[in-house]
Amino acid sequence: MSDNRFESSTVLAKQLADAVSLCLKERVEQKGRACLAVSGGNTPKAFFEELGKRQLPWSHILVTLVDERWVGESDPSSNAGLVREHLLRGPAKAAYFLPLKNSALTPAAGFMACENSLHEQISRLDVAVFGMGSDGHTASWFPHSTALDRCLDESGSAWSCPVMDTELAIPRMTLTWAMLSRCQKIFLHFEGDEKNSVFNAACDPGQRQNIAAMPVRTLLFQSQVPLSIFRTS
Ligand SMILES: O=C1O[C@H](COP(=O)(O)O)[C@@H](O)[C@H](O)[C@H]1O
Repeated sequence: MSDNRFESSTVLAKQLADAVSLCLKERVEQKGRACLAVSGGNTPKAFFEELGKRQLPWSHILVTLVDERWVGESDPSSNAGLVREHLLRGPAKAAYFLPLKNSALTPAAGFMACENSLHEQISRLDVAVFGMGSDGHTASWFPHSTALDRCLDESGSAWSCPVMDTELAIPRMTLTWAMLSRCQKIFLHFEGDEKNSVFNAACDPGQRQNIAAMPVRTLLFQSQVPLSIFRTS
């Protein structure tokens, strides 16, 4: 795991955009196309704006989401809406975007359609950028969620999982570790003192088995996929 710390959000966003651009460019050169999965929330906006400006072979790049709230794209909490507004502009407008939400009423009802579109359009992800919540969640893998076993079952065949815990204000769809563990490269991106403390707690080797308390440990204590942390200092 490489740990990269930057003095400001602006520098962090630029450096992460450089690192992700390099991976995407290499993958397009090697295999003719690349697949990128990105997270939502507040943190990635500046990174999206940086990445979207880069001159990459966008028409050969598929962009999808690590997770999504089950709301329409015009809802302010929609990750698809966020990506369209902040990433898929300028040169990046030429990318192909695959949202996770479909027209079904709930994530459970939309699961098969979501699963089919992922399997039809992606053979393997190349790059995934994760965020982290201050409760130690990443993607929509929440502490003690009833969906956690399915989300983290590495040998499962499902690439997506509905997350409908009653505590959640809005039900969600998330990619699973079965899909994300086959990625070429993963980044974990977060900012601020509070999240630095959460990260330190998550890294405690004595707690490495306690994934249910902080699901972000799935990324930190694995060896299948190279992981780079990008954060403020
Ligand atoms: O719920 C979510 O939160 C995390 C972190 O979001 P932030 O606003 O604290 O940056 C994000 O990674 C995830 O995709 C999103 O659905």
